[in-house]
Amino acid sequence: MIIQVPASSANLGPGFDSIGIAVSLYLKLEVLGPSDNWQVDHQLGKLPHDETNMIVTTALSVASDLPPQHLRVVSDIPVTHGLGSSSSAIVAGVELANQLKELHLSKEEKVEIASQIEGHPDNVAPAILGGLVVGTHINGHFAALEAPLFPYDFAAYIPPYSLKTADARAALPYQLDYSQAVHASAIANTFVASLFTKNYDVAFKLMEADRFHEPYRKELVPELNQIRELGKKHGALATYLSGAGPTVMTVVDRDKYESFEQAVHAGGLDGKIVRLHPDVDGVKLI
Ligand SMILES: Nc1ncnc2c1ncn2[C@@H]1O[C@H](COP(=O)(O)OP(=O)(O)O)[C@@H](O)[C@H]1O
Ligand SMILES: N[C@@H](CCOP(=O)(O)O)C(=O)O
Repeated sequence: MIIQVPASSANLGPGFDSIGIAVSLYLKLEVLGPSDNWQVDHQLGKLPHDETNMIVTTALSVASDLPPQHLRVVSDIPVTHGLGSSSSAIVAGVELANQLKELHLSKEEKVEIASQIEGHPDNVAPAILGGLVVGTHINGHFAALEAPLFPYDFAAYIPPYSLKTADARAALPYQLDYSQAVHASAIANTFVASLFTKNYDVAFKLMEADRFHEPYRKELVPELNQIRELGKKHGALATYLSGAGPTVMTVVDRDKYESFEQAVHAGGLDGKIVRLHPDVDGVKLI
């Protein structure tokens, strides 16, 4: 059995902790069979190979009596780069328990469980449902709604350095001034309305108008402004910080992708740039 989970790009500008899209990088979790102890084979650097691996801890939090398994993980989602690697591990763990214990969890139940673990649904919900998702928690439970998918590609600029989500969250303020909060919320509300009504001229302006997190994180990722400026000169639609960064996402018309990528390369940035498209399936067995 192989479980496949897509990467996810959260926030899309003003949708802090509530909007995310599944994109075409994948974690594949193969179940090789029962084992004396939990064993996780992977080539993902320092991540644990035993029962402390996040995939296993998640699966055991869903079904504590799950017998140990020998697992193999292959993933092209870069870890601590703002493309939802931790959410891909959590979603893989939920699905592992679901399959091995035959829990028959609905998609909504998976979103609830994974969001409770992650704390916000903006990565786990699209990783489960596929596509573009808007969600939050209310009275301790999570709701996630699927928005229409826009017909564009992404140029993901992936810097050579990593940035832990916890560190990028530590850069955020504890409080926002009331009038600033009202304006930030109005931007986010109108952004969501523009996505659901497919008013992309408005959506792409608002995607670059976040007031909740990018202003506080831009010093951590100087490439955000550089690439945003390049995008304006080379016909890109909008640029935002993917999740907590440091990946910078640019939405591009499919026929303008090549020229935008060339412009980023010519800009002398030392990260890599990867063409991504939305994933519509979410977690699935392959
Ligand atoms: N494939 C994986 N298997 C197990 N744990 C993972 C995997 N990918 C990521 N993680 C966990 O998620 C952490 C990174 O999470 P985070 O800082 O939120 O970065 P990201 O933006 O990539 O989600 C890692 O340190 C590790 O604990
Ligand atoms: N809303 C979160 C999203 C974190 O996403 P990740 O891909 O960086 O883990 C945040 O912005 O902190």
